[in-house]
Amino acid sequence: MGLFDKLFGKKKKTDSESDSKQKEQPKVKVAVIYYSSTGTNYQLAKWAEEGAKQEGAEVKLVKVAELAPQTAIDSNSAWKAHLEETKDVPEASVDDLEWADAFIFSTPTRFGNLPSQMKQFLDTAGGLWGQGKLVNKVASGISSAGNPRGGQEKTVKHLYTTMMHWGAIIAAPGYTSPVAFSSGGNPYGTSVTVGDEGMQEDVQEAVKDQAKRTVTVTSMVKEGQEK
Ligand SMILES: Cc1cc2nc3c(=O)[nH]c(=O)nc-3n(C[C@H](O)[C@H](O)[C@H](O)COP(=O)(O)O)c2cc1C
Repeated sequence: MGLFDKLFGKKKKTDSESDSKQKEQPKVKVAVIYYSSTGTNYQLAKWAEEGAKQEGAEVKLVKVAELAPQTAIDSNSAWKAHLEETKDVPEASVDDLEWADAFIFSTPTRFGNLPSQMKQFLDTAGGLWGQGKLVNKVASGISSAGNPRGGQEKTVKHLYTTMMHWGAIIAAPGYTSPVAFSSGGNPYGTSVTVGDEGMQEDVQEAVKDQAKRTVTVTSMVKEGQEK
């Protein structure tokens, strides 16, 4: 028996169990919303998209608008190349927030905090917030940073502060899956350290697992609201 089973005495759902549960109700709609300068969070967001789809969700992958001056972008060839590579990814709008039942955010750390690009996007939600349209949406966060303890968890918690103001329901991974004990897994939201060689750990499974849990929690919330 593994550590997870000893602690919690329960098993993860099999794929067929997940599939049959999902078929009983309308698809959960997930907006995977990311910001990325050099590609890490784009990759994390794509894994989240994959995980949510595997759990039966309808998914939109969108990036928040770049706000940095062109001179800053031009001074970093990786940044410039990444923006060119992802120019066809649709930009996130408040309509995506209204459409989705759940949000999965993926964002780098900037001085232990959210990048201004992500914060600016969140700040466009004031109108929806005022109409109560963000209440009971489900939210989950993923992050990256350049150093192993460079503020990844803090960044996720900054994101969750905004979610609390929205009245959103935070689907943090907790220790709800054995994946939480593996690379990138943590109770707040999957995180990774990224260096010159790219990601320092393989966090793909942790991201997918978090995305699946987000869909599962959202199904429960939707089911509860229909009663
Ligand atoms: C202005 C700025 C601030 C940053 N602050 C931090 C930080 O506080 N801690 C850290 O470990 N890395 C920091 N980094 C590194 C980024 O978090 C890292 O490049 C990012 O996670 C890569 O994600 P991306 O490839 O999706 O852009 C900073 C980078 C920049 C440009």
